[in-house]
Amino acid sequence: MRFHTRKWVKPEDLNPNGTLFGGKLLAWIDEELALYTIIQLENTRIVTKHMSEINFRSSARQGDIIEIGIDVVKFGNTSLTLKCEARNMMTRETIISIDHTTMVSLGADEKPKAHGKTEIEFIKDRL
Ligand SMILES: CCCCCCCCCCCCCCCC(=O)SCCNC(=O)CCNC(=O)[C@H](O)C(C)(C)COP(=O)(O)OP(=O)(O)OC[C@H]1O[C@@H](n2cnc3c(N)ncnc32)[C@H](O)[C@@H]1OP(=O)(O)O
Repeated sequence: MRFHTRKWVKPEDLNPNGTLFGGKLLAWIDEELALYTIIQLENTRIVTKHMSEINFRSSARQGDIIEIGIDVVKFGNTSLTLKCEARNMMTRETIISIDHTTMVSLGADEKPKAHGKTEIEFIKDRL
């Protein structure tokens, strides 16, 4: 799994227990998955369709640095299914894992649109 993004846990990201608010982490992950999909499918009209079980395995505290990793599970016709994990960068302890998130590529009519992609592409190979 390639870990693309780092986030720093700040006071505004905490819940009343003083640990990272789960909704904040999910928002970071959703944005990362959407950006990854936008780049892979070369389409800015992307929505999150479905997330599988979300497993909060450990928590994070103020000052921790979180890394978010993404892997492709499957290229569909209009969709891209991704696996992701967030972990503590220093300890490598997994904080959350989501086995399947399905992102859907839309056309101008807001309906699913075939993306024509079948494998991961690297930007350097497109240039
Ligand atoms: C270069 C940089 C530029 C940057 C510049 C812009 C930057 C910007 C960044 C931020 C980016 C924000 C983006 C955030 C992401 C949201 O916050 S999105 C908001 C939350 N999500 C939504 O509102 C989606 C609401 N749902 C819908 O509109 C409709 O359900 C949809 C998505 C259009 C799909 O409609 P549908 O009738 O279910 O369509 P259908 O053809 O049956 O299925 C479409 C695909 O989904 C799959 N699917 C359907 N149901 C399921 C299911 N339950 N489970 C799994 N897969 C399913 C189907 O298998 C199909 O896949 P393929 O076989 O074609 O591959």
